[in-house]
Amino acid sequence: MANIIPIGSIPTKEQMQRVIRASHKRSRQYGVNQETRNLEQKRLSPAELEKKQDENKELLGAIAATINEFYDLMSPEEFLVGFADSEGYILHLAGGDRARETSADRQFSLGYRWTEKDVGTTATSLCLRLKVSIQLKGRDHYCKQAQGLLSSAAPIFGHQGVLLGSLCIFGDKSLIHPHTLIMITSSARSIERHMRLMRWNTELISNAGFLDNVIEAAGTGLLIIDTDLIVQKINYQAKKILNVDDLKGKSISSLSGLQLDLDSIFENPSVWKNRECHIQHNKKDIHLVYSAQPVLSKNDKPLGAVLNITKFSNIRKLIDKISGIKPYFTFDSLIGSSPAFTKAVDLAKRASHSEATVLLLGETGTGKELFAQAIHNGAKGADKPFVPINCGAIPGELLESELFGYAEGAFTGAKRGGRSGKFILANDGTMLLDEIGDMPHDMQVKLLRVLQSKVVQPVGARKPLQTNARIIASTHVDLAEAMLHNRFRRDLYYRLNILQIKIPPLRERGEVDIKALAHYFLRKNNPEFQFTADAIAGLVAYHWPGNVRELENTIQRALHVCKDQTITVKDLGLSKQDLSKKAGFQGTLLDMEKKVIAETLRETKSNMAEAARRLGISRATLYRKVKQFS
Ligand SMILES: Nc1ncnc2c1ncn2[C@@H]1O[C@H](COP(=O)(O)OP(=O)(O)OP(=O)(O)O)[C@@H](O)[C@H]1O
Repeated sequence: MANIIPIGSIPTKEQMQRVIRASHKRSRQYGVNQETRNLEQKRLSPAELEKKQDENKELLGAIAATINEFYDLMSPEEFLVGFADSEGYILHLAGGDRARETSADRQFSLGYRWTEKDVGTTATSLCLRLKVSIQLKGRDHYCKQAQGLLSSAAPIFGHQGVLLGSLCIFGDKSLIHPHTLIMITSSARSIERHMRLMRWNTELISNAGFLDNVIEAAGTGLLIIDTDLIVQKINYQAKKILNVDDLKGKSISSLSGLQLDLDSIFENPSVWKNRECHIQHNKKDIHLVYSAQPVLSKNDKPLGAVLNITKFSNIRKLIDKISGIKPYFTFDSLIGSSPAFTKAVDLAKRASHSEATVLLLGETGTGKELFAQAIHNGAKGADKPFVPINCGAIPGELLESELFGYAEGAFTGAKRGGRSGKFILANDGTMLLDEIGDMPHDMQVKLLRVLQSKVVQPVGARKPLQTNARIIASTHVDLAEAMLHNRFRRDLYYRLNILQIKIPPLRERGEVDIKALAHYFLRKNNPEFQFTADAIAGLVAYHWPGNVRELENTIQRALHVCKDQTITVKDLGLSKQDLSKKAGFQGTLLDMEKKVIAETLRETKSNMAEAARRLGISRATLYRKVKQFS
């Protein structure tokens, strides 16, 4: 029957009569004594009461504030206002002393439970049961103690309509106004509104905090600007990149060099992705890559834009990481101890301590790029970019834009926003001009200008850019001869030839280096395998026109064809012609093997274990060979 009264409403007179009758009936069934009420009435211990009050702190605060407003309207002496939670426990009580005395008698005190089972029909117990506003007068109350009262109670609902409890007011029936029910119901609604606002406020604060945290955690520089280009938010990364304390409240146009067109950002956002720019700030040039993304309201009204900025050098590092150009060779990883090789390494070490231009000369595959990497890694800008470019492999017409970059619209097919050239990518680091001997003549002139002025002119750009990349040039070409035939400019040669390092070909580095490199490549490719003595002899005897690269390839190939994890001279597949070219060597391969074993034993003072290790063969094989040759 009670279900027909809508939750939260004030029942009509007829409805009230029905619900009161039903409640009296239930009170009798529960065994509530009309004279004494239920002597077993539940009550919270002081600790339990404190805990519940603490859990409902915000609600009780809102109730207390609302009750204070009552005091201005009514005589506080005469009535008592209380709040019972959804389980019926009284958690808050306020009112005059006289009313308090009366209530103490009636056990309307903090911690007591006021459900029908405890106290029979009361405004509080009925309100909690039916979730509607209730007003009872005199004999509407089930127990005699309450029959001199007028009591009113209204339910309070929380988030998603959950019942939080009941706000009730009572006093002597002759003193309390019958319209109190309306007042207490509207107070309950105002408490609900207050709670709702507090909830929204908390959500708002936590959302704002969350948004701030997201912006800070973005891992890149972020700026949020409004439609007037005023910076509304800027994260720590962005401040660091732009070298500013704060920009909030300032116009983004205060960053000279960053040109934003909001209309264009809204119309064509894809054009505003990954653009490059140079910002001049505090007399510094900050090279950036940025993207601008429009921010629109739900109904597509422009609100502003989010700018994502990254230091250009970080992009560079990422490219290195992805493209694998990370220079990993150091002086320690250069294998070889022959005098010719050691001399080149010593010179290179000296070069790494200076900023002078280096010219690396050597046949193909001798390790010129390795030397360049080792020089870079030994220099103070080792953490800066290492940018190699093969001047012989890029067509002449592309080489200029590769080296110097180009501006937007410089030519058909030019990327939007232009592109940085290698000289700018290598800023603060090292630029390796590989195969410089094969560089087209007109480019040699342009390169010479850059080396002299330290300034590059991107194709189609109005402004030149400074570059301070350290230059290492390398070539297998005989530059003296190239100059003689006017294939290489003499002035450029002198500019490059500040520190010249000649890397010796493998055949001039002697058997110590060949053996060391051979074992190094074997270990690197498959440490389980070994060479036979004749294989070592073959490697030492070979002419090596392709130098170290050829040696490495030969060993890799042999690993695929050999059997029983042992590489023989046959597996190496060395050409007979190049074998016989080896200077100073005459006789058969067997003779050569004999010679290598004898030399190794001499070097190791007949230490068989050491000699076997150096030769890359087992001790048993070495003993067998020594026996065979003696
Ligand atoms: N001293 C060394 N220690 C270890 N590996 C080496 C050494 N020298 C050369 N190599 C190996 O030889 C190969 C050729 O080296 P690199 O590319 O530096 O030669 P290059 O002289 O620049 O050749 P090119 O003139 O053809 O460009 C590389 O694969 C490298 O691993």
